[in-house]
Amino acid sequence: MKLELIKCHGSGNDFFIIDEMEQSFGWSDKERANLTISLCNRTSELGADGILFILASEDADAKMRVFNADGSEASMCGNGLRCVARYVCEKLKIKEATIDTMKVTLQVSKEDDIYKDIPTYKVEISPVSFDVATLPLHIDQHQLINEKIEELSEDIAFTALSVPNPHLVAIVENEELQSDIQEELSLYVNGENDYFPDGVNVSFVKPLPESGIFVRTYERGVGFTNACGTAMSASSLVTCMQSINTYEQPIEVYNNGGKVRCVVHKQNDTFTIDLIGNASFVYQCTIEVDINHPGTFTIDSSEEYIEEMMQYAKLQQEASAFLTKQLNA
Ligand SMILES: N[C@@H](CCC[C@H](N)C(=O)O)C(=O)O
Repeated sequence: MKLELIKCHGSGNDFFIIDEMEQSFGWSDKERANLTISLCNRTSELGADGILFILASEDADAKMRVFNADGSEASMCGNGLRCVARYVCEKLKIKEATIDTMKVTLQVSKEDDIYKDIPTYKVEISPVSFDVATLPLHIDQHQLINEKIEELSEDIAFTALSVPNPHLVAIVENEELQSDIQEELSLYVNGENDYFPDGVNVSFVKPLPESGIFVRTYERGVGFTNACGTAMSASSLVTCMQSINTYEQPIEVYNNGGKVRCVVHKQNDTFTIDLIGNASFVYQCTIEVDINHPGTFTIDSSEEYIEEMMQYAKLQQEASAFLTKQLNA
């Protein structure tokens, strides 16, 4: 079959969009998983962190399903949702939309450009829960908030939360960022282990001056990515809880693929986060693939979004220069 793909990214966290809004391909979950594993393979001609399947919805403007590069399905994806927001808003010629995700329907909207000529979208990250059962995390307590689990690390304190996909967040110093501890720990909690039966996204967060933070995430089902939107949102919330940042105020979140902005809202004991950042298109292409044997495919045609990429490169350069200076200060 012929399949049209759009390669897109949010902070360098890259995906393929497959539009099934008008034409349903009738794929099984196994077929979606195998297609994702094949197209996301970085040693193939394509390669990405995941696939965003956009489907029709009866209650919302569209529905997003997210598959990680290893074929597992995720309940949410913040960077991906911004890309879906752009695609749906441009397709329906609207400025705000509602998008169904696995667990909840979320609000998205077009925002002022975060950087000159960079298409920017705001997406709602919610619901937030600290109940360890929602990750799930198997420990003998209901919450883990800035606490140590000796078996994971004797020195680093973690906060576990779902937004609603699962996250383990630690505020660290340069020394820990530069060590192998995040990778070792992430491999452990995403393999056979007693704590996280479904795995977890693991973020190390370094506070920066002027309401800034740097977040590096090892993503469940992918590995280290340039950025993870839900992780940056979860991390922003954790920094507010620890009085490093302030509720209702913009937080500049630097990552290895650029930067986004988060605003954490707190109403009584309920939290929601606005994730604001780029939704960039890289290229569109048509491939020929057999859904029963997606391991091999051919690319029929492709067209790049050159101007958009050049503009994003400027944002990335500035963010990276700032980050290098701050992390070496
Ligand atoms: N990159 C995403 C999160 C994708 C899903 C995650 N790997 C999971 O399995 O929960 C983001 O931007 O939030």
